[in-house]
Amino acid sequence: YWNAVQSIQNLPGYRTILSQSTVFANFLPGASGITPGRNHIFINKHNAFQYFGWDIISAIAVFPNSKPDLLLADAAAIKEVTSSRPRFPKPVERYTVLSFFGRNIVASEFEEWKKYRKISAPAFSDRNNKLVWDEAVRIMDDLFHTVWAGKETVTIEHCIDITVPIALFVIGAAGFGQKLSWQDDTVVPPNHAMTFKDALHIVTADIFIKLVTPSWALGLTKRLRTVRDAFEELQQYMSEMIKERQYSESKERHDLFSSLLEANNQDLDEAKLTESELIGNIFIFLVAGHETTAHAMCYAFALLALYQDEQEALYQQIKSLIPDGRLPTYEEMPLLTRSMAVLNETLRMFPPVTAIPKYSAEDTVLTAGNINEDSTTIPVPQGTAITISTPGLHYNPRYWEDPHTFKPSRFLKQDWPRDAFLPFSGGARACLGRKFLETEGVAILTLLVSQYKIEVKEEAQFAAETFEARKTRILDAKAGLTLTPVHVPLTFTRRA
Ligand code: HEM
Repeated sequence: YWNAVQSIQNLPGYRTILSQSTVFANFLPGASGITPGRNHIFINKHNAFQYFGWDIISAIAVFPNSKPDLLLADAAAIKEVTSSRPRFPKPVERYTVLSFFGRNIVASEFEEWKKYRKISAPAFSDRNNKLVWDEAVRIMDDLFHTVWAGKETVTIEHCIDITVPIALFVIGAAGFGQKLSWQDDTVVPPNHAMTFKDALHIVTADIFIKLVTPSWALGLTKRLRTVRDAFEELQQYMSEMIKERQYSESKERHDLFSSLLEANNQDLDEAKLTESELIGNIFIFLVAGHETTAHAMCYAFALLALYQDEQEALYQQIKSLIPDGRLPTYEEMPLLTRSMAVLNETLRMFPPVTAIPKYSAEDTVLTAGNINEDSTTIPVPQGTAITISTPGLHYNPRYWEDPHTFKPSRFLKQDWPRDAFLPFSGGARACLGRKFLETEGVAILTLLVSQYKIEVKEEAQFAAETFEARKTRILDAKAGLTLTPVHVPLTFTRRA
């Protein structure tokens, strides 16, 4: 322990008995000297950095080992880490559980990762983005005209009850090339026990169960068997899609799956992906992109419900650009600057991925600053764990004025601090789905706000609550696979 403390020259930070890297610690609330506590990175945001005096702080524990972990909220240090991939690689051993469908881009590093990135990147093309837009618009319009048809007001008990299916339908169409709809489709194809939609839904909703349950235990209860069956079904569907697409080359498809297969077929060098790798990668797009998107959109709706003036400003821009109420086109997306600003401000305040792990592959140094504009150079021994704290960076007052306030207009300025905004990570390993999400998010927000006014559901027991109390209640977040909204009851009222 003392060696660990000395190895980083006693850089201030958490000194605890239990490391946050243990599963157990993630169930405990923070207790000084015991453990930083579950979700501490989001709960503390920049406060811990302020308290310990630097925008890089350390966490050293006694159990299970004393390896130092450096937490980063310094934009320059983070840029150095994300742009020097060989010096600061990803600790992929933490992601092996995500490889059950096959090796993939998220759970790999070095040459293997390069191979997957090369084949995957072209799938996230402009043509795919256009498909994302068209499908997101279709799904929202369909929601208004079928599920919400004839209703002036719709109340949803928890906002993710609509953002989860919306995100699922978009990835179903633009990711897998399978159009899904709000209607129940009950036709199960031959050789299958459930529809593609149900398999996709169960797999995304219950992935956590699959990750923590050993395979022998998956037969023990009905619920576990359903989860096991859904994973098997999805794998079989994906396998069939590969075969089907091999024989339908003439069709112009721009979903991610088709493009991945096409890139793989065209890649002339020997490093083609096997079927298992293809399925592993397309599945990881689903894991990386589904919950992150559903939760981000839920926070966006919640923030607009709380900040009515911001919602009105957004509505006015949409109305001025698309006055006749027709559906906006993909080509109009760059004009919808307020929708984009609301999305960015949501991702700044509620980054779905709160911790991005790296480690130091060599003995090196990092420089940390602080609010007084002092700086200190920290030794970083080989093997040191590094955690980029997106909330630490996004709430750092060195980069963001009034960081706790929802102010989308900060993203309307030309010179907003790009290096201090990292919801999608950065450098060579940055999120491949960023444009996918931006396109989908702008389409969803624009459609919804153009036709409905979003408000917090009025409830008698909260009639006397202050704005601050309401904000705390509605924006409450817990740790999950990604940052998770706890309970967001909303009302949607049709605009005249
Ligand atoms: C709000 C939405 C999203 C957020 C906040 C987000 C965030 C991130 C972050 C932080 C990483 C880096 C993870 C790490 O280094 O451990 C990442 C990687 C990735 N994301 Fe996203 N993502 C989002 C949506 C999507 C979508 C919609 C897709 C695909 C459809 C996607 C596909 C990927 C892929 C393939 C990677 C791995 C890139 C690599 O390792 O080379 N993401 N994302």
